[in-house]
Amino acid sequence: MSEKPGWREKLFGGFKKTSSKLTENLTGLITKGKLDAETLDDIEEALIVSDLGPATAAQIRGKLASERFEKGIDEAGIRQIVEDELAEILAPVAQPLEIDAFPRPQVILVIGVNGSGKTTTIAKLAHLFLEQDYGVMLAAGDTFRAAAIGQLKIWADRIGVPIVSGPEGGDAAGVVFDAVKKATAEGIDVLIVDTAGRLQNKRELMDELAKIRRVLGRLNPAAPHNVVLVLDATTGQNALSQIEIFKEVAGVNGLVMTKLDGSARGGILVAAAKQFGLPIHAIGVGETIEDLRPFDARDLAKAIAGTA
Ligand SMILES: Nc1nc2c(ncn2[C@@H]2O[C@H](COP(=O)(O)OP(=O)(O)OP(=O)(O)O)[C@@H](O)[C@H]2O)c(=O)[nH]1
Repeated sequence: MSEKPGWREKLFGGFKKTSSKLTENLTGLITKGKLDAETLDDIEEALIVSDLGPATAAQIRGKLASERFEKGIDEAGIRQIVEDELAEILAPVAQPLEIDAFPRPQVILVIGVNGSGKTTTIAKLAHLFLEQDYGVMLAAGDTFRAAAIGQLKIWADRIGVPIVSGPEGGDAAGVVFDAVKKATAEGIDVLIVDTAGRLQNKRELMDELAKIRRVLGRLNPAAPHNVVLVLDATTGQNALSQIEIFKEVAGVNGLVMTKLDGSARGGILVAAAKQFGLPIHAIGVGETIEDLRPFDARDLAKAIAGTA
């Protein structure tokens, strides 16, 4: 992913609400001149209500206690420790979505509930791969809603990539089968497959995904090479339960978190990293095709801790 001018400003601007929420929650806690147990309790609570999750909050509390207990500390000192701990938690999961050159096509299944930003993220990923000179094709595997097929076609047109689709209510696995065959024949490098995100009917969804996997496996035993779950950061804690469910039903092995621009809930990214340890490939910070950004652990830690 290339570094574009203004990108850092965009990231830090996007996380402003998250970091000011943390500021709001921390402000006024350091009143005693030194760090005692009560203040540590208050800080831990402030971190939890900032969506960082209880495990991260406990880790940061532990660090503060071991380094600063009964010693003087100010808010800047706390923030620095928060930044360092967040960077440590986020570093192992910051893994860009990289694909192998062979065998062609590499298949990426994209999963996520309606409205999570799945379609936009598929377009953004396609754009990213195009920029790296890969041949890209899309498959409209969410056959459940005509709108989903239509939306993906519009994006495919806009960015100039081929798309394979079928009729509304058609067989998703059939669309995927056709797409893989076409992509193979045309020497396409990356096939990005949209899928239905119907969590309301878990059984049906599981069956459909299992069928897609069977079809893919028949054509290419290593496919799908990636199963990426798209999560809307603004849903907060709900994003965590979605990871749990989709890990089980879809074998998700990587995440993209969208709508981090202007959301006060960026902390959820840390909670997800800590709880699941799944690679976080990229983050969405806006509605345009350029607004998918690499996940840089230190930058994000700074953006959340408000230390930039
Ligand atoms: N601000 C912001 N908006 C985003 C981002 N990603 C997607 N969106 C917007 O979120 C809305 C839903 O995005 P879609 O990509 O259509 O989401 P979807 O999950 O495919 O949803 P359905 O089409 O309902 O299945 C759209 O208005 C997008 O422009 C992001 O990173 N930031």
